[in-house]
Amino acid sequence: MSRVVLKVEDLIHRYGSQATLNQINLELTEGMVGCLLGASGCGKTTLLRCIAGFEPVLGGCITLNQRIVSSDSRFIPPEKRRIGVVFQDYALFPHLTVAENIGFGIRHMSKADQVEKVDKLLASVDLTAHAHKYPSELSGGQQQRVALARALAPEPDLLLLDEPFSNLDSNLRERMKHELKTLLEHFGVTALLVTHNQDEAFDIADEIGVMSGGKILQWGSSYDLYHKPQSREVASFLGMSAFLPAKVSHDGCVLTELGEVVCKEDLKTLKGKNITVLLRPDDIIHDDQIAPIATVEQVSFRGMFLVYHLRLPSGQLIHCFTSSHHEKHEIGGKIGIRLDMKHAVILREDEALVEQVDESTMPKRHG
Ligand SMILES: Nc1ncnc2c1ncn2[C@@H]1O[C@H](COP(=O)(O)OP(=O)(O)OP(=O)(O)O)[C@@H](O)[C@H]1O
Repeated sequence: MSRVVLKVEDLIHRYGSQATLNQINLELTEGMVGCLLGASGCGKTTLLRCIAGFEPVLGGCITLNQRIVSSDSRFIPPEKRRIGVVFQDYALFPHLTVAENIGFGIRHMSKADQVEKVDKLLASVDLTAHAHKYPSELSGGQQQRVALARALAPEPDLLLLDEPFSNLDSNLRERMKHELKTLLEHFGVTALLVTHNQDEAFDIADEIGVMSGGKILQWGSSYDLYHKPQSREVASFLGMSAFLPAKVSHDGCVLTELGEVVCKEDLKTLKGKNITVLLRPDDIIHDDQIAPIATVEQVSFRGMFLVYHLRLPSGQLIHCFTSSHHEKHEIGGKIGIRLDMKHAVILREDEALVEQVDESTMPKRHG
């Protein structure tokens, strides 16, 4: 079993009377890249700062490599936690060269060891040719790589990265996402990063914690968060979603305003109950052979595909992907759609996730 590097248990933090973090629990195993994902103000940076030791906590426990660094009776200062931090603005020392910035945290080592280590790191982040430049002479992406190399130089047990791409333009951001992932893998470092951008989290992290209002709503892989969200809040935060009211019929089928679809055995326990079907745009298939039922409210061109924003007769808004080569339907017109329940998610009346519908189920009848 993988070794646990970071364990956060029941962590509580307040700014004055405001509860910033409420009973936070998370765990990172060796080499894992975790991500805190959430809207602005949900507490991501505060949690990172508590782990780093920059923020006093009100309750709970933080353990790093089996050593308690923060609890009711213990507080290990940041410089003794063996944590590297890459700050949002990189916080490079402007008066030091690239090489001096990278070597800053290893000044206790012998001169020869320092030089060897800095040279290795410069090569790893592809900055050897820029070793004697100052931060102001570098691009945003290069500055980020200096900050990363500087944080990694003392070989920390854990690396924290706060919004690592927020200072980069969108083209560079795309490239740096992949570069950062490769570098984190190369160093095999356990890392926790913070972002409000879903694509960044999906691209880089092994596991993600979706945060809201100072809580982690759900922790899991990107696949599970997207396809098995445990609440509406998580589902809505991660990409386009529609919540279609439905009912389980007496023979265990799902009745929706788009028709009746066959589902797994297990749903029979919910006979006669109201449920909600969570539909992603790829669960709704546009089909010109079906009687037009959904009114086109908006069409978004996304290169390879179109997104139709559709209004059902009940007033429900849903979203549907179609190839951008398909004939474009006009706003205000009606189009035919059917449900593909292979991956749709069902929520019970109390909002709990029921299960994923079995892949073998097929639509039985369309409305
Ligand atoms: N120094 C502070 N004093 C008082 N309140 C603060 C302080 N820093 C943050 N807060 C508040 O604590 C809450 C959490 O802030 P935090 O910076 O952790 O959120 P975040 O999720 O990282 O947001 P962002 O993505 O905008 O950086 C917010 O309501 C914020 O206004």
